[in-house]
Amino acid sequence: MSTTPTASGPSVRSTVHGYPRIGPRRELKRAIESYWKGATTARELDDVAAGLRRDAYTRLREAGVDDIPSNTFSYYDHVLDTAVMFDLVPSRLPSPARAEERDERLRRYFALARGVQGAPPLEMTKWFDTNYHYLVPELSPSTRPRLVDDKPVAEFREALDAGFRTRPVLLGPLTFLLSAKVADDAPEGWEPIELLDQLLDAYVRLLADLAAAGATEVQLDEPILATDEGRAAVGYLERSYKRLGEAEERPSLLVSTYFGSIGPAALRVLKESRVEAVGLDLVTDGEGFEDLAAVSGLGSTRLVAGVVDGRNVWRTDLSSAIGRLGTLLALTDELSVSTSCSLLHVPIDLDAETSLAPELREALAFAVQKAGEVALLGRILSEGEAVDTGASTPRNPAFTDARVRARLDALGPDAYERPEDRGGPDRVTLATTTIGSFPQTSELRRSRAAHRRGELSTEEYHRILRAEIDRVIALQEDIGLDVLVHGEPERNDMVQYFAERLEGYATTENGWVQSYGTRCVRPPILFGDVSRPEPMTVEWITYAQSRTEKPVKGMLTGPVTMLAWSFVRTDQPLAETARQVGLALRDEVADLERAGIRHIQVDEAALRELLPLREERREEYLDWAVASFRLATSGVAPSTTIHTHMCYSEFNRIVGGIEALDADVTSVEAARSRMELVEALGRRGYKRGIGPGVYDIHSPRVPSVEEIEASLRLAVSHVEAANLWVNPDCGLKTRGYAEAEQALRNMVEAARRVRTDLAEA
Ligand SMILES: CN1c2c(nc(N)[nH]c2=O)NC[C@@H]1CNc1ccc(C(=O)N[C@@H](CCC(=O)N[C@@H](CCC(=O)N[C@@H](CCC(=O)O)C(=O)O)C(=O)O)C(=O)O)cc1
Ligand SMILES: N[C@@H](CCS)C(=O)O
Ligand SMILES: [Zn+2]
Repeated sequence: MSTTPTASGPSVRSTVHGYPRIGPRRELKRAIESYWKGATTARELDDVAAGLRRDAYTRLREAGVDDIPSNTFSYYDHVLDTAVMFDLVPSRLPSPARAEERDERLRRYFALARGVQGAPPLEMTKWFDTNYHYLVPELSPSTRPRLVDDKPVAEFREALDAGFRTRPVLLGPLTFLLSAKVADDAPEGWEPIELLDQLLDAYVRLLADLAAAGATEVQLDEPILATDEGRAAVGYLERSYKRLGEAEERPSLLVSTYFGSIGPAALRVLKESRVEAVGLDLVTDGEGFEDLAAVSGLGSTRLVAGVVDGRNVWRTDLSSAIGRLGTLLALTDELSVSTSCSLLHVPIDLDAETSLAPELREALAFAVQKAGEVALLGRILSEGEAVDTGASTPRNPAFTDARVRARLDALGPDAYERPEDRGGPDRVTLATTTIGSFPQTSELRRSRAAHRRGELSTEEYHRILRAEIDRVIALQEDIGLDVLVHGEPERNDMVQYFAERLEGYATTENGWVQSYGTRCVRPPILFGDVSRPEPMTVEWITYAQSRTEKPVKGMLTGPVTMLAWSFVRTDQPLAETARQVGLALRDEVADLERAGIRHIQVDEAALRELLPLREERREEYLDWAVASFRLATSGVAPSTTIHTHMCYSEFNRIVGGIEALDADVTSVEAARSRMELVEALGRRGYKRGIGPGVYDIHSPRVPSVEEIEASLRLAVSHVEAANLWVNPDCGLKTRGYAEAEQALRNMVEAARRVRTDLAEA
């Protein structure tokens, strides 16, 4: 079908909300890590960063995008940048803005993200329901917002000098304050939102500086409006944009919302405020159109319509997008075509992939291609450019597998149930274990890369992996841990490794996406029905078990996490796809059990992350999340111990979901949240095992025996010691051996002390 809108169409512009920072070959990661090692100077790092920014603007212009954003670059995280810019840093670490020298400023900036001896970094947590992590500002009445840094202005000027009049992007005041935490020195009941008026003063100053530098439009990101919390803060929203709208010297304002619809109340406030443009996510939950209809359109406020999915990798169905944009033209006088959110969450360029199957490749678009899509849509609508939308409509590759579907259809309710009373092996009080991965050394990563390039034979690579397993087993025996792991040396990533071995999944060579700081992942693409052609982990786990008399825990990644950290097909409900992954994992669990493995851990690290942002959708989510986990794990004998693991705190919202998983042992992050979940489970009379993480693996700091002992004593005050497991709060893959070993020795000693005291009591 060919669509040719009228040649004298309305003026429709194109834009994107943001662009990846890491560079097409992770240049930023390499430059920062080299700077951290002292191998390069601050000047050299700044030069790499400036080059990456310029390349990003150039790519967007070449793609045909009309309005190009700036200040979407960051050395670590944009929330941290915002806190630094407004001087909102905790007193335990010096403010970067107050340093004279560039090198010292950078050193202080990275210290906030990574900590220094004696001063822990800011806490890190998930950015809404994505796999990106931000650094959580710590606010109190003693933190006073003031504009002390000019990053957005400097980057605007830098772009202008290179020939790009960009639209600086700022994190909005509401999202910033509602994403912060209350610092320890704040009085009881105080909330960060109390800083709103002072913060708005600082924003007003920043807007004036940007206007003076020549910025004609500024974007303020308010994704918090897609959450219940943000929707409830509509009074603060009104106050914020009244104040910013009334600022005397300011560019035009675009308030951008994403990760879901914002509801008619917030939309009405924005429409009635003086902001010139509003960005809406018209992809994620489909309710954006209803919101627009409920407020009778935006009138003279420009609508920045997020119709190109900014966080998945499927090509946009242009024909349908044109239809939807046509409807929108009736609801607003001015329209821009955009992505649903920043392109931070997708890989940069599909052209960097050389081995994707052609029929899959045809259905994909990464950041560069998505920029091309918004530009094309803008031209079609405003200039009447003709396009063969038939050729650009993604064809569903239709990778269906009748066998998978038949197997799922044949399952009865007993496939999801384990007996209530299952005994299990003799339990050790305060049994010690780890979460799975041991340090991924650079030798290991180099060997894997050499093997991938064909420079190291499979035989030799496997010999290296077995040697690593020998080392990890011997170390754990020496430390005295009770349930051992093989250390996951064969895995590039806990999701990608499995995706490489499952039918229905494709993986990329260069499809890197930032996860936190310099750490990146290559989310695989789940495009078709999923099945497991052959065992994926049995060889490694049974090898490890053959090297010790102690039990070795088999290690798998659960269905929800496999989905959360992949780009997933959209032609069927997530629930159905999760069941397929659950069934494939069930086969692996059965093979591990058959091979004599008595402890099997199915990680659901992302169970909390995929929790819908709005309460009304959570029950349905937890139903399918729990069902897919239970499908994976319920086929085992009563005596086999099923473990699961979840990282990151704030589990109180899903405590019911944790119970429903019905795992024998659940390990969770708890070190930073002072055992709150353990307390909650204790109150509910939770009967299964719980392993609250007793120290934070995200920091290189080695916890003392006394510190861990104190956490354990707190935990035993809430739940029965026989149900308590002792473990770190996540895998050790990002740590070095020296610190990992010492921390585990301290952990085992702390458990021994508490166990002895309990036995004597
Ligand atoms: C638990 N976490 C995870 C999340 N998401 C995932 N998909 N996986 C996770 O584990 N989300 C929440 C958290 C986030 N945490 C992390 C932690 C650590 C990383 C990380 O370390 N990423 C690595 C890349 C990992 C990887 O894919 N490694 C590959 C390729 C390694 C590589 O770069 N090789 C080089 C050559 C090697 C050399 O010469 O040294 C190359 O190919 O050029 C592998 O090991 O084979 C990172 O470096 O960023 C991410 C998220
Ligand atoms: N088993 C994985 C879980 C990380 S969330 C690991 O230990 O790295
Ligand atoms: Zn974890």
